Amino acid sequence: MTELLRRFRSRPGVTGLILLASMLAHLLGLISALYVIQVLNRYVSHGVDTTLATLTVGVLLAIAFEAGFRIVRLRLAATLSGRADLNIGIGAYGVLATARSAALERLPPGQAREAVLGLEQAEAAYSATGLVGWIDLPFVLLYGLVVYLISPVLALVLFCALLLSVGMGLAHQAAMRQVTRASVERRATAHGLVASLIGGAEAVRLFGAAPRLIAAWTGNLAQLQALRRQAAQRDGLLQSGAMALQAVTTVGIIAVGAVQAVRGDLSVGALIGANILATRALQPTNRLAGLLAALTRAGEARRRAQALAALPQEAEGGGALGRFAGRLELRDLAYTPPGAPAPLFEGVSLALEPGAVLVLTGRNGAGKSSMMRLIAGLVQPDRGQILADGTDIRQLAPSWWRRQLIYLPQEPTFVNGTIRENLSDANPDLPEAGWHRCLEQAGAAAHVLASPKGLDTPISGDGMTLARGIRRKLALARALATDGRLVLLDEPTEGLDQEGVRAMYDLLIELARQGRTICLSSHDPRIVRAAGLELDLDEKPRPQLRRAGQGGPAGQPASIEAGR
Ligand SMILES: Nc1ncnc2c1ncn2[C@@H]1O[C@H](COP(=O)(O)OP(=O)(O)OP(=O)(O)O)[C@@H](O)[C@H]1O
Repeated sequence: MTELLRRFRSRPGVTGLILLASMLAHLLGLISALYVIQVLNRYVSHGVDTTLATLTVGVLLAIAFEAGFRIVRLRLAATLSGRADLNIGIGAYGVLATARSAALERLPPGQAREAVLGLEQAEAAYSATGLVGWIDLPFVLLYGLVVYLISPVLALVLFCALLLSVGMGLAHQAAMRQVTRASVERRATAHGLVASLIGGAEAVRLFGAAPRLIAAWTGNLAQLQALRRQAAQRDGLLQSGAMALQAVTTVGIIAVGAVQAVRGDLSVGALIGANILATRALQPTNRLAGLLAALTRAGEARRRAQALAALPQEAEGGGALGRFAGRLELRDLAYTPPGAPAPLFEGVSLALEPGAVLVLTGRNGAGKSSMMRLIAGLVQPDRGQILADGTDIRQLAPSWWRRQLIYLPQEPTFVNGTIRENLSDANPDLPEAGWHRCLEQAGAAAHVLASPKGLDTPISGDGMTLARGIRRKLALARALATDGRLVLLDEPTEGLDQEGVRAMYDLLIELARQGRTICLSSHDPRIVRAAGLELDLDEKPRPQLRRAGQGGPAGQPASIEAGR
């Protein structure tokens, strides 16, 4: 309701014109009832043809103008709905794009999708017909007033019918609120189940998850259908009730009016006219239930969209350093993954001067990838600071900070689109020759050249359909496009063939030679030996920075400022 009023208030001029057009349409709507009264009272009793012709032409003109005003107000109302709904839809999608990725991961499957797509319900509630439906409601009083002028007793009958009609609408809304909420919940579950079937297609087939998922789908669908049946039954009940009320009102008006007519207090024409007016007066109130139901659905959709908007967002502003030299410092860093009973690591402190090479080691699950994600600002530490050239990265704009990184995640994914689109997302300013250089350095050029469409080759399934080695090489090319001073490579040689591993060693040597700060996670003994510094995340109570073995492909001198 608040949103409804907000829309009307958002453009007072347009709202005023809609009200004016509605008033004129309803005033003209009275004319057909007055026509019946005049024809029955004057023409039927006196039989003057010119009177009938004049009245008929007059009423036809009134009907034409009424239709015209109704069309005009619908067009005006459409301007109140369109732009606002577009903004809400864009806003919800934008929230998904800027929410912290860790917060998105915690959402139950299907919830985010339902929150964004469910906003269509809001569009339906605030459509042009919905808006004019609300505007029509007060004009019920106009019809009531005219019936009152014809006969106060008939107006009382109409008043009772209107009260019943509004009561039925409110009762329907109260009954439907729970059904609507439960239906949205079921739809979100359905979205999640579809995503599991598509995202984990191979696991479903290989490990026989299909029966479990189908059983879950069947249960969910059965509940959804039961809710739809419940909603349809209630709608049917309401419609039958509205029709019955309309019929009973007619009977009431005619019966009471007939008594008055026999007593000589009311003409037959006035009786029929009052009945027509009563029928028209009930139309807006009979639509009230539909309007309220649409508002309930829209309210539920907006509630979900607002919950989405309440997700923690990546910082919008934030600064940028004039030039990032590549100095990285971790101060007393602690991190606990969502749902984990204890921190992965605590009290990690170290400083890497530009050009240092650090390797993170530790068993599976020790937190190496998590450390990379912390440095990239994708997840937030429980405690401590990450400083880039002495500035806390929380004070830096995330987009700027990520442009300083050459980051290869352990399981890189792509956005569905072409290779070119994915590469240019990382650095839109890089010319085509730059792309080819990055592809060459990452060892992915041969793959792109072998594809008939080259850089325009589409990537689907988030890139997970690409061979793992190819996917990692393409992801490395994308990472290199930033030309960042801090290199974060999560298991750089994993999934690569021998030639790829050699190329990776060469690239590491080259990146180190260029004086970039390098932070790797690796189980590859050659890389561990070659790195200047090592942080073993298995070390308790707190991992300490120490010198790693010298020599090999990526060995570089580095300062040690560990264990603070
Ligand atoms: N987003 C997340 N939600 C819940 N748990 C997470 C999340 N990210 C990481 N974890 C948990 O944190 C722990 C460390 O994971 P991480 O991937 O950082 O380890 P790792 O040292 O890189 O392992 P590996 O050597 O296997 O690559 C794991 O138990 C993992 O399940």
